Amino acid sequence: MSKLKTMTLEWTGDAVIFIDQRKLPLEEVYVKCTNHFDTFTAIKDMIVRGAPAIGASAAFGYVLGAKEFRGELGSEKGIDHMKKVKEKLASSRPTAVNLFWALERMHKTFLENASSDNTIDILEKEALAIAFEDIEVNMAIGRNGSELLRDGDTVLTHCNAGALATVDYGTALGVIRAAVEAGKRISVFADETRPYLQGARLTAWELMKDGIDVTLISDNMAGWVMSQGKIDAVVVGADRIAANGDVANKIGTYSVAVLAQRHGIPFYVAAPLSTIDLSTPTGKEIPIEERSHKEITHVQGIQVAPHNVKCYNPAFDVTPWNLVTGIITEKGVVRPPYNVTLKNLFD
Ligand SMILES: CSC[C@H]1O[C@H](OP(=O)(O)O)[C@H](O)[C@@H]1O
Repeated sequence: MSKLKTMTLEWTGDAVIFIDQRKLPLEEVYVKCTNHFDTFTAIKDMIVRGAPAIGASAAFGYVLGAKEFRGELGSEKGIDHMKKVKEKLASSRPTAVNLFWALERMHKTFLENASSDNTIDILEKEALAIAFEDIEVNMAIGRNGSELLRDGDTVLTHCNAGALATVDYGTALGVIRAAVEAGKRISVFADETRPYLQGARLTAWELMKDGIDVTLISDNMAGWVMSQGKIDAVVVGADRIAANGDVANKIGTYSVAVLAQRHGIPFYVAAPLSTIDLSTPTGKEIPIEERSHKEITHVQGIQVAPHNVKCYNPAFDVTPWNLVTGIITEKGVVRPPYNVTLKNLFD
C-alpha cells in the first residue's frame, strides 16, 4: 500500500521506490529499495538526486535501516546499529546539506524514542513528515517567488530544481509553476547542464509535461541569449547556502551568475530553510563533490573523449553572495546582507 507517491518517489511502508532519473527522459524505469544500503546506493549513483529529494530519501532509508535490526532497538546494539545506518546514508554525497539535516532529525527522533514500543512507527511518521513538509515548503517558495516574475517574463534555469529534485513541485521550477498557476505567461530557457544533463533530461521533460514553454540551450549559449535581451530573470536551486549567503549549486551556476550580473539580470536562488547551513560560515567551507570522469568522457554511455584523458569533474560550484539578488524561501524573499537576513529567518 502506498503511503506517499509522487513523480520522484513512493513510500510503501516497507520500501522506497524511485523513478530512475539516470534513464529519463527516454525511459521511465523504477528502482525499489528495501534496505538502507540500497537507499545509500540510489543516492550515491544519482538514481534519485536533488538536495531536498535526497534528504527525504535518506529519511526513508533510515526507517528501512531500523526495520532491518533484529532485536531491541533501544539496546546498546540497536543504538549502535542506527548510528551506523545514519553514517552510511550520510556518506552517500557530501554537498547537499538537506541530507545531513534530514538524518540528524531522524536520529534525534530515534534517540528520543529508542525504548518505545513503537519506535519504527514513530520514525516512519517523522520521515513522512519530512516528505510532506517538503511539498508544502516548495509551494510556499513558489508563491513567494512568483511575485518576482511578471506576465510575459522569460526565465533562465540551470540544472533541475524541479519536482524531480524534491519530493514534489520543485523549488526553482516551483517558482515558475506558481507564476503560471497565477495566470502569468512564463517562458523558460533551460541550460542543458553538462555533464549530467539534468536540464536537458529532467527540466525540459518536467516543463513539457506541464505544458510550460521551454527552450533547451547548451550551457555555453547562456551568455549570448542574455546579451540578446531574451532573459528577464534567472532562478536556480541550491544544495547548501552558507551563513554569509554564498550558494553551492550545480556546476555552471557561478558562470550563469557572473553573466547575469554582466547583463543586469536579477539572479534568484530558490531554496528551503533546510538548505541554509548557518554552521558553515562561507562557501569556502562547503565540501564540493567530485564525481566520476566518465560523466565527462561519456554521454549516455557513448565515449566522446580520448581514452585516459585527464579530467576534473566537480559536481558543484559556489556563487558568492554578492552575485545573488535574492534568496526565495518559504518564509519570504531575503536580500543582502545575508549574514544578517538569513539568521533572522530562524528567529
Ligand atoms: C532543489 S535543489 C536541486 C539541486 O540539486 C542538484 O544537484 P544534483 O542533481 O547533483 O543532486 C542541483 O544542484 C540542483 O540545483
